[in-house]
Amino acid sequence: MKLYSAKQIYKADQISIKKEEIGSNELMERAALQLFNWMHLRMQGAPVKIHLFCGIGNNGGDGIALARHLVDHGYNVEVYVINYSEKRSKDFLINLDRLKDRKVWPHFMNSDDELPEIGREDIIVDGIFGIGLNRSPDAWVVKVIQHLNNSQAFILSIDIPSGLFTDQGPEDFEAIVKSNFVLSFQTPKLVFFLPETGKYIEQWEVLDIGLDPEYLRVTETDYELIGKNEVLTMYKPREKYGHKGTYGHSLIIGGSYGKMGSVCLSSKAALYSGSGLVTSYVPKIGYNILQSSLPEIMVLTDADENELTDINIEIEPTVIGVGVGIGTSEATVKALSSFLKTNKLPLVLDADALNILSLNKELLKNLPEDSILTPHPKELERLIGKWEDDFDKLAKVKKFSKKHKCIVVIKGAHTIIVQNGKGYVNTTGNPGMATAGSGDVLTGVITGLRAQGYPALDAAIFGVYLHGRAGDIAVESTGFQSLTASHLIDNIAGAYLDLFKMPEQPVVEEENQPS
Ligand SMILES: NC(=O)C1=CN([C@@H]2O[C@H](COP(=O)(O)OP(=O)(O)OC[C@H]3O[C@@H](n4cnc5c(N)ncnc54)[C@H](OP(=O)(O)O)[C@@H]3O)[C@@H](O)[C@H]2O)[C@@H](O)CC1
Ligand SMILES: [K+]
Repeated sequence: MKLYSAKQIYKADQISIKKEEIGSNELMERAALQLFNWMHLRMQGAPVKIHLFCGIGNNGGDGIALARHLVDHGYNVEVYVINYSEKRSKDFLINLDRLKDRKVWPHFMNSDDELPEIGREDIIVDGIFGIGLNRSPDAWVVKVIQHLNNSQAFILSIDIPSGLFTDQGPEDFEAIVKSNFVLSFQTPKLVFFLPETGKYIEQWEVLDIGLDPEYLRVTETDYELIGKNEVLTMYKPREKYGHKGTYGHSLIIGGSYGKMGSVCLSSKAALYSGSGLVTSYVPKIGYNILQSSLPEIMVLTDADENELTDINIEIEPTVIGVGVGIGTSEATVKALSSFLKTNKLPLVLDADALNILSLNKELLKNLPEDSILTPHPKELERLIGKWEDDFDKLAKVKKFSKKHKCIVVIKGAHTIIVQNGKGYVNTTGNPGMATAGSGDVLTGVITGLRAQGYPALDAAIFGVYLHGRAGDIAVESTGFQSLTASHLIDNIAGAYLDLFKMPEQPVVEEENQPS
């Protein structure tokens, strides 16, 4: 699913109005009706108090129009206009008049007005600012926002939580509504998925207000949201006459004394994700460990007992996953450096391989094109330097990816895969996956996919999706706290099977069945 910028949404709005020959207030009416239907379906006329806080632009206009529909259906509403500017939008004013026709008189709130009482069982509709926010709100508006956040009432935000910018990081974190639910028009916004701002959104849903499909289809976006539909188009079915050679040979290079588990996890994950063959290259200490725990995997050893000192491979794998558990000793840095200088095979780099690259940036020029780097936040910071906020981080990663012609997997609650100027935002996964070895499994999955012939970008996107989905399936039986990296591997199979599961059909009541 494409994630459109505010500028693109405004453009879609203009094109739709022109093409359909409708007034902008008709689009607002569509938006308001969708909001109303969503609420009405769930509330079924319940007499709960609904407080609608509306700004003076079109986000406020949506709120005012929604209030009219709620009033027409007998809901218990109270409307407040947060009077933060004299510049009221045309469609806001049209809807204000329509509301007044119903004899509903909003409270116009200015800077020194008392804040209304809100019960914790009440519902708040947040229509103060939408995608038109372009500067930090005034102090008194921040106070109103804080009042809503402190009320403990359920907050439903229209389009975007008020106070969040659509395409830049926040300036004032106190000035953002903490939404329980966001009903976002046409597209979710990128900020819903970034670590600094995503926490202001508990749940979201998109309401389709029928913006011009042609414009939406042809418009390229800087970010895409990755769900099942997106990865299904990447999936490579197995061929009837395929053999293990058809599905590639993954080589996992890693490990040091006390860290052999990481290689076991990566190697096993490569195998479970479908790699035809898997070989692990480890210090001698790892030989018995791998051979006895993973009978399907072949093992090659370094000359040294405890750490990698000379990466000398005499096989021809399809892809190499390197870095898990290797440490950063002088001998290993040397071994990795000389390996990178001669290697031409596709690479997936993780953990200390990334730290070694950060300390020896000149090695970056040796990476084959489309190498996949999978840093966690600290490793990323070592690679690209500190960032000011999430948008600055994304800009820096894009620059890095472009410069070094590589793919960067920014691991996090919503992992983002960046290639060149574009980001792919993953939707699977859960907090239970913040556990030891989770990253080693991801390295293995991506390596295994690459081995099977998935193009680098697809391997990274699909791998991150499968890894997260395996976690989502696992957590149903483990709970967050007890989820381990091994559970992730055990559920890679489930994640694959889930790709082809049909959504459950609604149960047909017996009396509705034809006799
Ligand atoms: N195509 C769609 O998807 C549709 C979208 N619709 C809805 O429209 C919403 C966008 O509406 P909008 O453009 O009127 O902007 P909105 O967010 O209401 O802000 C109002 C104005 O406030 C101002 N302002 C900004 N920051 C400020 C600040 N800190 N303190 C004080 N003032 C500030 C700024 O004006 P300025 O003062 O800069 O001239 C801004 O224009 C969108 O989120 C959705 O709900 C639907 O109706 C149907 C179709
Ligand atoms: K809002």
